[in-house]
Amino acid sequence: MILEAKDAADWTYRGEGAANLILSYTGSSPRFVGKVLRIQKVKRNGINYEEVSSALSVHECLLWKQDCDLLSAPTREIAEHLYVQHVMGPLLGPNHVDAGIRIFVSRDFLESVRKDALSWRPSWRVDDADVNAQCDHALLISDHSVFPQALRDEEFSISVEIKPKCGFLPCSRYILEAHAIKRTMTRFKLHQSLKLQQKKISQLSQYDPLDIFSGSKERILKSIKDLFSTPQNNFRVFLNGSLVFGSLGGGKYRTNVNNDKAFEDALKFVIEADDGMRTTCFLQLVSEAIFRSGLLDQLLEVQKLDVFDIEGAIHAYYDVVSQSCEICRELGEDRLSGRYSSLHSLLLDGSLKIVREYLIAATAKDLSLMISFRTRDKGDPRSPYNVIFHESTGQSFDYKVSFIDLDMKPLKKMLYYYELDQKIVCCYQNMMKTAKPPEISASNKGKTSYQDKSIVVKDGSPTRDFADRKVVSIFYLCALFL
Ligand SMILES: O=P(O)(O)O[C@@H]1[C@@H](OP(=O)(O)O)[C@H](OP(=O)(O)O)[C@H](O)[C@H](OP(=O)(O)O)[C@H]1OP(=O)(O)O
Ligand SMILES: Nc1ncnc2c1ncn2[C@@H]1O[C@H](COP(=O)(O)OP(=O)(O)OP(=O)(O)O)[C@@H](O)[C@H]1O
Ligand SMILES: [Zn+2]
Repeated sequence: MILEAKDAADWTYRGEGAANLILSYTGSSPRFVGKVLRIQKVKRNGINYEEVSSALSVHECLLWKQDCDLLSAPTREIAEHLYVQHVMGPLLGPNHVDAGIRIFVSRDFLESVRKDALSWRPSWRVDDADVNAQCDHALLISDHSVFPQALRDEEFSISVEIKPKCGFLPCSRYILEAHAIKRTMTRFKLHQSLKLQQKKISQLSQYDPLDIFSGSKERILKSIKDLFSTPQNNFRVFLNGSLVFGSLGGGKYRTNVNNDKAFEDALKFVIEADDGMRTTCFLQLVSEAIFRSGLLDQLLEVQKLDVFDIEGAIHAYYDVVSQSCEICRELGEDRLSGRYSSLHSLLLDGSLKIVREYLIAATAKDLSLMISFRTRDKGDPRSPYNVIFHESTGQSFDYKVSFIDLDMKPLKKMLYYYELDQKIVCCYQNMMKTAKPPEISASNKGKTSYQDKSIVVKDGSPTRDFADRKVVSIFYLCALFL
């Protein structure tokens, strides 16, 4: 079985990330109904960390040797496919992970879908990468935004896609004092400054990953509301597989698809509430499902395999690839007696474990969840899914949760991770240096808060809340001027 040019008309653009383009099936072949096709892209600037069609590197083989199946894979793509099944599946729960199946695609098929997708793709994604027409296969995966078997003829399913990013603050002793901000502010929030400076986003996100991972009902609901206000590439909603909120392909700006009235109208098909109340009810439903499923607790455990932070793991990386440590050299540290000597004196297996777990955690920090809901009627048969009762509307819903985008991160990317980390902290700190704190009026001196009660001051120094706000206002100003 191979998909040919004549099949291309049945596949339409669904979305994309940095590395893959997703097509959904619009034809009638039972083999493909309810499926999406994930096809590889290739960077235009030539920086593709995975050398297409080559096998794992010697050092990657060392890294993944305990997952024997991966080593037997003749190509990198097959190893990556096995990684999803055999490494990420057991960690996140096989019921929530679908590695898909590999199918062959002809070059003409890829050329044809490439052309058709062009008008749908965000232009910055087009500039960044193109469909890899050299690749002879693609992944056929269940479309997680819909349910495989309909309960009724006219069935509506609504699904939400959330990219939660890293949900904990690192506490590795290898984090330099100069980077202490990493211990108090999430990577996501810090990264927002750099993204704004690089014009990758038009405003700062209100979302804080610590809320969604908190395990508290109230904070989870807050995080969903924040994602709804500033969705970026972290929040999308699909009605029967079609986007009704957020942007396809990770757009930079809130697009007109995010018309709140249009969204409220789209929800009519699933949420039985008065006009103006449906969005609120839907956001409650999503946060309730996240709270109940407990899946974010499991995800957090996997993310926390990153114990040493990139500032520690990078030293283990140099030992894995048997190169002298550039970082120790730059920092003027002696490899065997300096600050990082405990890492550099590990046996190879110890270094491999650190890097291996760092990369698994990197996958877990970048994946997305898709939560799909459909309404249940009283007469519907017993559900094979979890059922949730929504109190405000009195409706019952089937819901299912899947993880998507569980790609293996290439070993070579460790250097990039280190550089990006430095850049993020540096950008944030530069912004803070140029920001002027608001003046405290004489009458307020010595008191415990500024006039704005929400900005708390302890021991005369502004707390994190204040720092956040300062950066938010500076960036809003910058964004306005740019
Ligand atoms: O480094 P990050 O946190 O910016 O994550 C990258 C993502 O950026 P974002 O979530 O927008 O911040 C980035 O997403 P976008 O392209 O920004 O949508 C990719 O997911 C990238 O992974 P890969 O290169 O495709 O394997 C991601 O790279 P990894 O760090 O997961 O390797
Ligand atoms: N199995 C699926 N079912 C439904 N929609 C999907 C599925 N897989 C991907 N998508 C949609 O396609 C988009 C891009 O897919 P994916 O995240 O796999 O791309 P990627 O290039 O690997 O992403 P990243 O930028 O994180 O590397 C997703 O954001 C999602 O909207
Ligand atoms: Zn070192």
